[in-house]
Amino acid sequence: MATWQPTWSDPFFQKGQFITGLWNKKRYRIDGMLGSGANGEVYRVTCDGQTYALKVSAQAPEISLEHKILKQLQGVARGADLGPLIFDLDDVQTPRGKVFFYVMEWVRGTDLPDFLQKRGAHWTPVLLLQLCTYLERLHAQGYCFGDLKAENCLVNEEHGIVRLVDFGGVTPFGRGVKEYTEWYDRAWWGQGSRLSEESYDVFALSMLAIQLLAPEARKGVSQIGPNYSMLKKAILSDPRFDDWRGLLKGVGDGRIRTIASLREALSPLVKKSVETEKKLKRKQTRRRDWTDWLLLGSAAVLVLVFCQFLLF
Ligand SMILES: Nc1ncnc2c1ncn2[C@@H]1O[C@H](COP(=O)(O)OP(=O)(O)OP(=O)(O)O)[C@@H](O)[C@H]1O
Repeated sequence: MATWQPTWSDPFFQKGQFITGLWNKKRYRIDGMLGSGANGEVYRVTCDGQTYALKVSAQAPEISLEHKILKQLQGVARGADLGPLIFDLDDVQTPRGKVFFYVMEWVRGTDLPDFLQKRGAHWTPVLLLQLCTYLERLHAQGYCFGDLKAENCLVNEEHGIVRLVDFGGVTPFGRGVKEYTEWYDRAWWGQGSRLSEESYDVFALSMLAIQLLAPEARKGVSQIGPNYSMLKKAILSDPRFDDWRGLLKGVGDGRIRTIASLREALSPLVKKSVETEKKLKRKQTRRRDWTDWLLLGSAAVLVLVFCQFLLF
C-alpha cells in the first residue's frame, strides 16, 4: 500500500491540527489558511480561546526579521496599528523538517478589490489616504514599506478601515528594497531605482490606484511587458481616471515624490468621494422611506380587510 509522502507543494499544516512551539511550548489549533506567498504560509489559529494569525516558513531569517520589524514597530507606534501586533516566535517540527513561525494579531478584513466592488470605486482615494497615513508613520521610523500591493492591504468592511499586513518588504532607508512585486516596482517600469526611500512607496501607491481603478490594465501588461509611456497614454484616454490624471502625471514626472505631496493631490478626490457617499446614503434612505411607505400601506390594507371581515 502506498503511504502518503509530503511534497513541497503540500501546505505546512492541515486544518484541525494542533502544533506546539519547541521553545515557548504554546499550543495552537490550525483553523484554516489565510494566505500564502513566496515567503511562507499564513494560518488562522486558536490558542487559549484567542484567535491569531500565524506565519510559517522554512526560512528562519525571513521569519525572525519580519518578527523583529513588527516588534520594533509595535514598540514605537503604540496604538497606531502600524502593523499587526506580535505575540510569539518559535519553531516546530513538521514532516518537512523544522519550520519557523511567528504569531500575530489576526487582521479581519476583505481585500481591496472586493471591498470596492461592494462599496463603489469612489472609496479608492479614501483607502489610499489611509495608506498614506500608515506609510508616513513608517517613514518617520526610517523604513520604506517596499512591497506595497493590493494583497497586502485588508479592509474592515463595516468601517472601511485599511490595515497593512506582510511587513516582509520593509527595508531601512538607503538600502535596496528587499521584496517587491513587479507591477508596483518603479525600477521594473524604468521609472527610478530600487533604492529604499519615500518616493519608492509613493510610486507603488500610484500603481495601486491604477490597479484598483483599471484592474485589466495589469493583465495587458503581463502580455507585453512594462511600457510606462503606453500606460500613461491609456490613462489619458480612460474616463475612469478623469480625476486622477494630475496625481498620476505628478508621480510619473517626479513632481510628487513625498507622501505629503501625494496626500495634497489626493485631498480633492477624497472630498469628491465624501460627496458621492453622502448622495448614495441619501438615495438609500429615500429608497428606505419609500419601502417604509409601501410596508405601512400594506399594513393599512390588511387592517382594513380585517375590519371588513369583522363587520360583515
Ligand atoms: N495578520 C494577518 N491577518 C489576516 N490575514 C493575514 C495576516 N497576515 C497575512 N495575511 C493573509 O495572508 C496572505 C499572505 O501573507 P503574506 O503576504 O505575509 O505572505 P508572503 O509569503 O510574504 O506573501 P508574498 O509572497 O505575497 O509577499 C496575505 O495576503 C493576507 O491575505
